Amino acid sequence: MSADRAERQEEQQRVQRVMRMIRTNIDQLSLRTGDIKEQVVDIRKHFWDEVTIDRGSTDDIVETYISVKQQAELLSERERSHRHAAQQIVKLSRLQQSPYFGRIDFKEDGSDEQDIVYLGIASLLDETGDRFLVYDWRAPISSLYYDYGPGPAAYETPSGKIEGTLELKRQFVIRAGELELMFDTGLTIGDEILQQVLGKGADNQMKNIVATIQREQNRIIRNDENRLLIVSGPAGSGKTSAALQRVAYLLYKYRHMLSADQIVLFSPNPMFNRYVSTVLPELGEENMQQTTFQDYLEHRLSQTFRVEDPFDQMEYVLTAEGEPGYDARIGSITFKSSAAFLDVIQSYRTELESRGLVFKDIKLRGRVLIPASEISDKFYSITTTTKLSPRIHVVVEWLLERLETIMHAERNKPWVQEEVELLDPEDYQKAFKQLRRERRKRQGAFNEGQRESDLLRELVIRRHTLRLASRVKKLRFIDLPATYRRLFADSDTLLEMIGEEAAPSLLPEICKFTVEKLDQGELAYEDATPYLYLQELIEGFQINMNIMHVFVDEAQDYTPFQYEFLKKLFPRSRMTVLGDLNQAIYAHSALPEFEVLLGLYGEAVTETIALTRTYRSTRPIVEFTRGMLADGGLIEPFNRDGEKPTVTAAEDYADLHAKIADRLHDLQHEGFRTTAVICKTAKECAEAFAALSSLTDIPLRLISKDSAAFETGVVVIPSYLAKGIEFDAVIIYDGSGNKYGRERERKLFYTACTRAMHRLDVYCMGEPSPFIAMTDPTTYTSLPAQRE
Ligand SMILES: Nc1ncnc2c1ncn2[C@@H]1O[C@H](COP(=O)(O)OP(=O)(O)OP(=O)(O)O)[C@@H](O)[C@H]1O
Repeated sequence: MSADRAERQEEQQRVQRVMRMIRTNIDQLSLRTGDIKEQVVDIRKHFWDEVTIDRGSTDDIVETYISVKQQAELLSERERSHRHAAQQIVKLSRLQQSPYFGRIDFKEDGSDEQDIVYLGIASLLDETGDRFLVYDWRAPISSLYYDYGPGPAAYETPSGKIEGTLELKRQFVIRAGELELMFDTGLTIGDEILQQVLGKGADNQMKNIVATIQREQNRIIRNDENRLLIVSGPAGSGKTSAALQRVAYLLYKYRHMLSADQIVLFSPNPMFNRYVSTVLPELGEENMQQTTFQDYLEHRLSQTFRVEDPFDQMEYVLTAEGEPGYDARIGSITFKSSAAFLDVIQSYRTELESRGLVFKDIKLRGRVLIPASEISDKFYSITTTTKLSPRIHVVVEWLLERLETIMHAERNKPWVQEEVELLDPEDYQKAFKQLRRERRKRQGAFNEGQRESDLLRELVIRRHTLRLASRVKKLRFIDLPATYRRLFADSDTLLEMIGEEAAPSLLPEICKFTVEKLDQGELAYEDATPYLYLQELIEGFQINMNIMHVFVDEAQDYTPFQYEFLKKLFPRSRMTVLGDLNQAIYAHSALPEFEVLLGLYGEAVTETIALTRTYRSTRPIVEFTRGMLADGGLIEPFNRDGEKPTVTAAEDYADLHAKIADRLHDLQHEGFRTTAVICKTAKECAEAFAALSSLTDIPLRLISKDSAAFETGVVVIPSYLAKGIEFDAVIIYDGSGNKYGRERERKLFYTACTRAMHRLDVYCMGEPSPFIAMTDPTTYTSLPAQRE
């Protein structure tokens, strides 16, 4: 037998041994959980039988108390054991699919012995409980697997760096207990295995990548020294994957002090949330919290305004060109997302310290009780501090006292009697009971009729006072919409604040648009964060001390405002932001480069990692898509073969739809599980969906901003909602210059095309987009419009 075969046999035997051990463990644990479950049921059923019954004496009471407590403790201990055993079974069942995927042989300097380490998604001990049969991929020693090829190597442990030599690095593919593939490898974790993994069909859920994490991705995953980690990388370079494995790593490394609910991921849209939601459970961890920035804005502002969402803003930007006010709106979006506007808001806050904060009258039944002017005078007369928030709290106290006095004086007014007559029978009942209590206590005569009327009046007054006091405590006497509106009321004043150089050209129109929107009770998306930021500057920041790690995916779509906001909202948290400037598709995407984020926490505590290799798409697709970018040459495709993208012209819409319907059938025949027809906008999606549905019997699903999940099959989806997600095959519904012709549409087009893993077909109603024309013509197959 050759050495190779012998080794393979040895490994196969080891796999079988480990599998046997896993099975035995599962059997034993299942038996135990069965027993424990019976005990739990039994304890619950007979809980009171075991408890001594109190017969009245103090001793009895004490005895009863002790036995209830003992029973309860026993029950909760059994329940804990049951939970633990059940978790172990889940973990072992996961290992049963594939107990490990890698092996390293490491000799520490100065030692004669070699450590043989097998890596899997969870650790497993042998029968004695002394030796690891499998190490968790997140254990310190496991990093050797990701960081080094054979030769000198080192890894960090809590007690320092361990140096030595990596003598072997081996990869396995084990399925259902069988060793399918094994080979020794150099630094890069097996192209062969990556080929296998990436060659497979896309799913409607993201998968974990622990068996094939690349060295540069491992740097992201294990980076835990910095306050801010900025990761940039092209489409498909594994940014989201690295983020999710990083969450799993942090939960493992800091398991005694960090829990999943202390980590939050900001996602681009709700569908993406669902798409990534299975990765952590697959790795045996609970999911972190997932949200979108829009969710947060809604949560904070929806009581005051109808808040526009970024998708509606996007739809407007993409479809309303030429309409009146369009240019002003674009100006508004760009300006309000800029760092210059952040400065404006900061200086406005300073101005508000001496004048300009708008207050509201405090009213009772439409009548002014405390006029806004009086509140303003009080506010600006406070000299103990210049800061807004402490002064507001002084005003709150003052208002509460004033209210008490004013309301007391109100009690004999005729309106009180009117309201008394409208009180519920229960209120009368309450007053009557109170009266009875008072009667019992009092000696001598007292005027019951008068007293009852007083009590009812007091009740009316108390209710109004409480309601007004609650509004005061919620700071409703500050007119925030008017204070924000004031900033835009006079464009000359605003121009002075901004300075000629930084001011947008259509400032008067921007001001007019903003004022109109606010007057209609609407808040444009670009106004939402600045408005909220101003609110917090005035009232004091609402903070969340629980969150320890914030992840921002699609980081290029956030404005300086939003980063500043997140930093303030989560003061104890570290932040990981991941993005690609070439996918900055929103008009509000205002980060010219990620370096502007260096100032957020300071350079000394910030690290930047740039990924260049891309894994999602085949080499031909990457060669085509990177040609659309000025800096595309830096993108390095993973060497996976496939067909060249096609670019097909259509004569008219009937031809376009017929061609796409045919293509969908071909793709289905080839067995692709997920296909997306990507349209530029939701409007275009609706048209495409209607036309294609009538031409094919393949079920199509129309995805909108409210879709929470997408299934396998064919979806029709707007470009901006396809962000972060991938499909086996992508059809660009209309990649003509009419749709993707302007500079700002380049990124949208690039983002749409880079969703494809294996196939990309672009159809064009008219001349192809100039971004196709600028790519090397040998990178795609051009098919002319011709009817059969
Ligand atoms: N090391 C790896 N091993 C196996 N697959 C990988 C690896 N890195 C990335 N991938 C795969 O590449 C694809 C793209 O990864 P991911 O979505 O994380 O990239 P991204 O950088 O977030 O992309 P985008 O910017 O386009 O949203 C996924 O299918 C992912 O599983």
